[in-house]
Amino acid sequence: MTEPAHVSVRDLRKTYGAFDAVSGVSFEIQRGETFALLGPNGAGKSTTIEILEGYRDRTSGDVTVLGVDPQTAGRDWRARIGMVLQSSGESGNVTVREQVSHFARLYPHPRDVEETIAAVGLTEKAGTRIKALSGGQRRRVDVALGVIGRPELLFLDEPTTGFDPEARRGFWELIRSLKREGTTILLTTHYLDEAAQLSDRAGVIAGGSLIDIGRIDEIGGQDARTPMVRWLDADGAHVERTLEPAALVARLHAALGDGLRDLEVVRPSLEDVYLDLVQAAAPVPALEGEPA
Ligand SMILES: Nc1ncnc2c1ncn2[C@@H]1O[C@H](COP(=O)(O)OP(=O)(O)OP(=O)(O)O)[C@@H](O)[C@H]1O
Repeated sequence: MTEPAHVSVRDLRKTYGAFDAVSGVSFEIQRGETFALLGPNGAGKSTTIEILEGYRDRTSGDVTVLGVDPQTAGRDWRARIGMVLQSSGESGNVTVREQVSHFARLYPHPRDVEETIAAVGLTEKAGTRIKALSGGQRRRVDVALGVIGRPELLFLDEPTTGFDPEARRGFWELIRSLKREGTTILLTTHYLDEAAQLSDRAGVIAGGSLIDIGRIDEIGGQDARTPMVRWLDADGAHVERTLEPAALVARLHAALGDGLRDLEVVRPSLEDVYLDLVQAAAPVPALEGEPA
């Protein structure tokens, strides 16, 4: 028998008055998988995550998280889940260590407090009051609080907003170690490199609808991922998409010799593919005065 999905979302809808914030989204996340929910501002990502976390009621559709409907789930269920909400920005008079220790006591099998503080790079600030931390440091406290309970399933809503590049790399390491332990992770992020680094699969949501879903290296389909060869010659600039860029480069060398300039082979990144998808779903109108 196949194991039931850790997260199952079927035809999820959420309306605010006449406005469809989420309009018929379906996806599953298997145990141990890291799934990224990607999409532009206002696409419906946080609404979806908050419904899965049990913080928001849905208008219709079926949702189970760790086999339970979040709308009716109790404390035991909550203890199996970790969350880094989009806008918590922990503040307060207590120190980092006090706050992390306090949260640790709420869970049956918490992680080690000092190790967790170290994993988010806050050892030197462990004795500092949270209100005296910078924005990015407070965000790291959010991450520590999200993982301290050793969750089976971790929701990360734009977890690295405000992180400096070094902290982001540290966070990636932390997530990789959680993955190795078998944690299931649902991540939203506007950093496409982060999604590509950490996720097994992704769903792209725009205007409340899922416009693509698949393995991170398959999102957008093969055409969108076909490498581009760009070069300059006496006739000007050229670009050609090909699945065999090395063969094209060899032909160009043979045909043009020294006349071949500024040759580059570009493999579309997840960000390139994502931007094409989102643009195709809702084209951005040209600014006034711009050519159409
Ligand atoms: N309480 C609410 N009442 C009315 N509309 C809401 C409410 N909460 C969210 N919305 C609308 O629902 C849509 C989806 O919002 P949501 O926060 O889920 O987007 P998001 O994809 O998380 O965006 P971002 O990347 O900016 O965080 C937005 O248009 C938002 O304005």
